[in-house]
Amino acid sequence: MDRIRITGGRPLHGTIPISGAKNAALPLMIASLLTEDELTLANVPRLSDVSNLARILGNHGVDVTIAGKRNGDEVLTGQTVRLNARSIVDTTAPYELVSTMRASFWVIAPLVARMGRAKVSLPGGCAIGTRPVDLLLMALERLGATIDIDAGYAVVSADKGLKGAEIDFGKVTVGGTHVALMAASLAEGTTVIHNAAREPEIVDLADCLIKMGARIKGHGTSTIEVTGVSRLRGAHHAVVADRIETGTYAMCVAMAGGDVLLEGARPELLQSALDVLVEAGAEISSTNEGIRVKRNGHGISPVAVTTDPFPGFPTDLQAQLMGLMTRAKGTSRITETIFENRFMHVQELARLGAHIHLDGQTATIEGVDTLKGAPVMATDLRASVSLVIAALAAQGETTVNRVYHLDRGFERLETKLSAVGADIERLSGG
Ligand SMILES: CC(=O)N[C@H]1[C@@H](OP(=O)(O)OP(=O)(O)OC[C@H]2O[C@@H](n3ccc(=O)[nH]c3=O)[C@H](O)[C@@H]2O)O[C@H](CO)[C@@H](O)[C@@H]1O
Ligand SMILES: C=C(OP(=O)(O)O)C(=O)O
Repeated sequence: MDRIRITGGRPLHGTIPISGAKNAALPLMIASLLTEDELTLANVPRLSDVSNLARILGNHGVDVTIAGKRNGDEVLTGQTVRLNARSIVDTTAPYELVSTMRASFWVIAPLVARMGRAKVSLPGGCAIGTRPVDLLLMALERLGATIDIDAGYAVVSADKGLKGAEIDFGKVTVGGTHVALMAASLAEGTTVIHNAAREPEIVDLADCLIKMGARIKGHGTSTIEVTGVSRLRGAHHAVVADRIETGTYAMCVAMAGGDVLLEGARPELLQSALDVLVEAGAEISSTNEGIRVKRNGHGISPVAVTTDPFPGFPTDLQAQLMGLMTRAKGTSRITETIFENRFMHVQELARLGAHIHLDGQTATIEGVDTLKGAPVMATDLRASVSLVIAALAAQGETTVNRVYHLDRGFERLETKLSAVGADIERLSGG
């Protein structure tokens, strides 16, 4: 199992290229199941989640070709993925495959919309919470599918096809909105999705579906209207910039100090997080090439933040902000409202000397002057990178174990950070 070694104390200077968003690339790849034609996706990040999903789609009969742009031996920029679901050979997504990644459950929507049936293993709970799929199944039921839970599988059928309907999500759900959008695109008649998620990755999926011939209005707002069509065609689409990767590297600079251009980043996708970073003492400016982040001289100021669906502060940046606040000059408060168990990083940050007190869904962080490097363990994707952020400012050496969590969502993290001056390397095996 690979590990990452970091020796803290170096400021960061230079340029970090921002990759395509994992959380957009995954539903976009799944959307290939909706058409017999080829879907070409550019700017797809090189991540283990992407290769796992390619394997899952391959099992359904999708022909997937991945081609990267090379820069020396390192693939630093996104890859182009061609997906062709000419014929779907299997409408079952087995437990062994679905359990490797949660988003793979979303294949249920295009499978039932195009083939009239799907049998998809229920995803397991994971480190950050129970993560039920009741709202995703409710959306399919509203569109006329019948659902049976049998031996751990959701068995869905719609022999006469899906029919447009009103879908009202009692709670904002990103996965539920992706599922509703894909299914409604091939349903007969009009669907209105109420309380839809407004995340940029939803907008990216809707934009791609529109290129494929879908009729969608209102994406990016909380009411989306979809008028179904009988067939979708192939398209070419570039994956939107990763706002979570952007926010993560902005926090790395805020922690280590320095001056870095986040190339290709789009500020409007993470305004709430950028506002918090300015409050914390970072200087942020938008340029034609991306976002420039600086912190020179003065210390980190404490903040009080609550996670919320977009456009609020993203839960996927909560752990990273906590990593940064471990060194603030004062007391910060971070409240997590999306997932009930997304604080696994607290005990690992404590190994580096952080002072964090948990009370229900709120963490109180007393900033300390000094963090000290230590061996720590990655527990989930964003928790892992919060340890990297803390390690950048810790005295001495930190080794982050179980790096496979990081590899799910950060493309070449150690290459990108060492290119701007961090003392960081991947240790293979061990
Ligand atoms: C691959 C991907 O894009 N993952 C993102 C997606 O996850 P995901 O789509 O799984 O997250 P949701 O937006 O669906 O979850 C939001 C909340 O709704 C609850 N819920 C959800 C579905 C359901 O049927 N019933 C239910 O109760 C969840 O437990 C959670 O408390 O959005 C999350 C919230 O922004 C992000 O943290 C994840 O990174
Ligand atoms: C929680 C995340 O991903 P997933 O929904 O795939 O677990 C994430 O990207 O932070």
